[in-house]
Amino acid sequence: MGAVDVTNKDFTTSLADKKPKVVFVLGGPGSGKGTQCANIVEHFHYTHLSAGDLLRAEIKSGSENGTMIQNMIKEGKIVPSEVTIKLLQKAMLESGNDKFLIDGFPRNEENRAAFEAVTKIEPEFVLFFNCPEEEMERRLLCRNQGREDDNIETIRKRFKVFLKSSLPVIEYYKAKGKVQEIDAAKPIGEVFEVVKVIFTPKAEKVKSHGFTLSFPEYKSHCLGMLCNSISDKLAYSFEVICYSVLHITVF
Ligand SMILES: Nc1ncnc2c1ncn2[C@@H]1O[C@H](COP(=O)(O)OP(=O)(O)OP(=O)(O)O)[C@@H](O)[C@H]1O
Ligand SMILES: Nc1ccn([C@@H]2O[C@H](COP(=O)(O)O)[C@@H](O)[C@H]2O)c(=O)n1
Ligand SMILES: [Mg+2]
Repeated sequence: MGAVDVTNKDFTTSLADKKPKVVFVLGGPGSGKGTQCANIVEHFHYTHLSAGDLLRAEIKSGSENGTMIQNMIKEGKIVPSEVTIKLLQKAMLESGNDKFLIDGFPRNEENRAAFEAVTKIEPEFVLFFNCPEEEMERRLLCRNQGREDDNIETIRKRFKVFLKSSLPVIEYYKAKGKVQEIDAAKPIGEVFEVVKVIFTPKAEKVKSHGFTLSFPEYKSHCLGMLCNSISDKLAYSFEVICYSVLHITVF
C-alpha cells in the first residue's frame, strides 16, 4: 500500500479554505447508511459522498486503478487511503457545497489518519448506525442492486473487516465524545426520526415533556394541544348546557 500524497496542495488548500462541515457516516455493511443519507440530503441539504460509490464509479470509468479496486471490493478488503481520499477530495471540490456526509469512510485507522493529515478536516461528529449482523445479512441478501460484493461469501468477509478494522475507528471517535449512536435495526422511518433530531440545529429544538422536538414537530404538538383544549372546553360547555336544560325542565 502506497503512502498518501500529502504534497497535493491544490486539493488541500482550496478544501481547507472552505472550512467544510463533515459528518462521517459509519456502520456495518447493510446497516442503512446510504438509505439514511438520502433522507438527510433531502431534509438538510448536505452532499452525500459514499466512498464505496466513488470507488465503484472509478472502476466503471476505466481508470488505471480500476482492476485493483475491483479485486479489493470482491474480497471485501479496504482500498489504499491514497486512492479513496483523492476521490473524496475531488468530489467535495466539485460539489460546490460546504456540508458533507461522508458515508463508509474512514473504514480503518489508515483511512482516518490519512484523511486528517491530508485534508486537515476534523468531522463535526460521527453517525454510527448500529445493527445486528443477522439483520444486516438479511438486508444485503435482499438488496438486489447487482453489487458484486452482495453474496454470502463476500458479505461474511466484509463483516470480519468491519469488526477488525472499522469498529476501532468508531471507538476512537467515541473516546473523543464525537459519536452519535443510532439503533439501526428499527424500520427506516423510525431510524430517520432519531437522525432528524440529531441534524436539527440546536436553536430550532424545543424541549417538551422531556422530549426534544424540532420546531415543526413542536408546532404540530402545540396545535394538537390547542385542539384538545378547545374540544375539552366545547365538551364542558355542552355538559353545562345539558345540565342547565335538565335542571330547568325537571325542577
Ligand atoms: N431500517 C431499515 N430496515 C429495513 N431495511 C432497510 C433499512 N435501512 C435500509 N434498508 C435496506 O437494506 C439494504 C441496505 O441498505 P443500505 O444500502 O442503505 O445500507 P449501507 O449501510 O449503505 O450498506 P453498504 O455498506 O453495503 O453500502 C437496502 O436494500 C435498504 O433498502
Ligand atoms: N473507505 C472505503 C469504503 C469502501 N471501500 C470498498 O468498497 C466496498 C463497498 O463499500 P460500501 O460502503 O459501499 O459498502 C468495501 O467493502 C470496500 O471494499 C474501501 O475500500 N474503502
Ligand atoms: Mg452504502
